Amino acid sequence: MKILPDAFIQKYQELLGQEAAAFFASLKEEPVPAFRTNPLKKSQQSFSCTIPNTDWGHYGKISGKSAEHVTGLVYSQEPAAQMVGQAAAPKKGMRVLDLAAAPGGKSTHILSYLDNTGILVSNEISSKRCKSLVENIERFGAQNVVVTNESAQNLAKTFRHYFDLIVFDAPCSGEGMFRKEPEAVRNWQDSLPAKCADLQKQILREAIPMLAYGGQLVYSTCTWSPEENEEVVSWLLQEYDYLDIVELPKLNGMTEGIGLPEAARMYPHRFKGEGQFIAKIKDNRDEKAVSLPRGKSNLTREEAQLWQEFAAKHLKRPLKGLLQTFGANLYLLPDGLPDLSGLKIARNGLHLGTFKKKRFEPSFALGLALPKHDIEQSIEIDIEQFKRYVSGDIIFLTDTYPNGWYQLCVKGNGLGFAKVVGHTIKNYFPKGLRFYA
Ligand SMILES: C[S@@+](CC[C@H](N)C(=O)[O-])C[C@H]1O[C@@H](n2cnc3c(N)ncnc32)[C@H](O)[C@@H]1O
Repeated sequence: MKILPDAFIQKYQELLGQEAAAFFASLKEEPVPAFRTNPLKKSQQSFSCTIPNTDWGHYGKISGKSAEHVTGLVYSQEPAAQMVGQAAAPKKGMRVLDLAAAPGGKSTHILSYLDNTGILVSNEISSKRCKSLVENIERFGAQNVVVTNESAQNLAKTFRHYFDLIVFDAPCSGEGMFRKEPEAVRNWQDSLPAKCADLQKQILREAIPMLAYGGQLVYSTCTWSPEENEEVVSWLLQEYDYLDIVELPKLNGMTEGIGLPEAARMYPHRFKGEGQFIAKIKDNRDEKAVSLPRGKSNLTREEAQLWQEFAAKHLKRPLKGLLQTFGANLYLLPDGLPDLSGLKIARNGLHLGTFKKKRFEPSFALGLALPKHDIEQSIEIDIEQFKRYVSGDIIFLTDTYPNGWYQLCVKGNGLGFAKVVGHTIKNYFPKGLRFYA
C-alpha cells in the first residue's frame, strides 16, 4: 500500500484513539479476497472457507477464467461489501433499485435474494461502467432485471414512490479501498470527504421521491469518514421526518456507527475484510399503492410468431413478462414495470435474441439465464472443450446430434446457446468476451 497521507493519520488517530495503532497496522496487510456463490444457478458446487453469518459468502479467490466465473456460479466480492446486500436482504417479490450499481456487486447479491421474483432496476450513471455492469448481470443469469444508465434525478421522473427498497452504495472517498486500490490513497485529500458528502446528499435528495410509502433505504459507503457516513444519515433523518433508522445486527466484528449505534462500521483490524459503512432506513408512513403508466409490448405479428416458434421448439416452460424489441433485438421485461421510454436503458430486461431475416437467433444471455432443465436440447462440454470454446474455437463432436440450437453447459450450468452443424458446435461465445484460459 502507498504511504498514508499525514492528515489521514491524524484524523483516524483522534477518531480511534487506542485502537488507531491496530487500525493502521491492518492497512499494511493484504486485502481479503472473497466471493459469493449464485443460488440462481441450478448446478451448485461446495466451496470451503464459508464466511460466517452469510448465505453465500466464501473467503478465497476464484479465477475470472474459470468455468465457475464464466457461467456465473460465483461473483468475486470482498467480505465487507457482502454485508451491504445482506443488510438489504430484499424479500421475494419486492421492487428494488440499486442506484449506483456498477460493477454489480450489490445488484447480483440482491438478485440472489429475489430469486427471479419482483424487479431490480440496476442503475449506473457512468456509461463506461455500465458495460461491465451489464456483463456481470448477464452472467448472473437473472430474468427480472433492467439496467439503466441514468442520474437519480431522471430516474425519479419515471419511478415516483415505486421502490420497496433502494440501495445507494454511494460514490465516496474510498478510504476502505486503500489496501486494494493504491489510487484511492493517491486521490485522498483532507477536503475530499466533505465534497463527497455534498454529492451524496444531493443524490439522496433526488432519490428519496422514488421510495415507496413504507419502503426501505440502505445507504452504504466504502469509507470511514464520519462526514460521508453518520453525518449524511443524520442529515437525512433530520430532513425527512418520516424516515427512521433501523438497527443492523453487528456480525463478524462489525462495530456501531459513531454516535449512531443502529448503523454498522467495518474496520479491517476488527472485521476480516475491507472498509465499509452501512445504515438502514425506513419510511414510517403507511404503505400506499401508487399506479404508474405501464410499458407496452411492441412486437410485430411476424416477430411474435418467430419468437413463439422458437420458444415452442426449445423451451420447456413459457417465460413470463413483457416482450419488447429494441431494433432487431428481443427482450423480456419483468411484469409490473412502468413505461421506461424516457430513460437511457443499457439492458432492457433479459435479452432473448435477435430477429434475422425470417428467423430468430437466441442470445448468449438467454443460454446463461435458463437452467438446463428448462431447455429441450443441451450439450455438456468438458473443461478442455470449455477452454477451446471461450477462445473462439469450434468444438468437434464424437456423438451425433441433429443440427440446430443447443444450450451449451459446463459443470451443469449454461454457457449460452450454440448451433450444431454436422459434427461440430459452431462458436457463439461473444467476441468481446473471448480469452485464452
Ligand atoms: C461504490 S461504487 C458502486 C459499487 C457497486 N454498488 C458494486 O457493489 O459493485 C459507486 C458508483 O457511484 C457512481 N456515481 C458517481 N457519481 C454518481 C452520481 N452523481 N449519481 C449516481 N451514481 C454516481 C459511480 O460511477 C460508481 O459506479
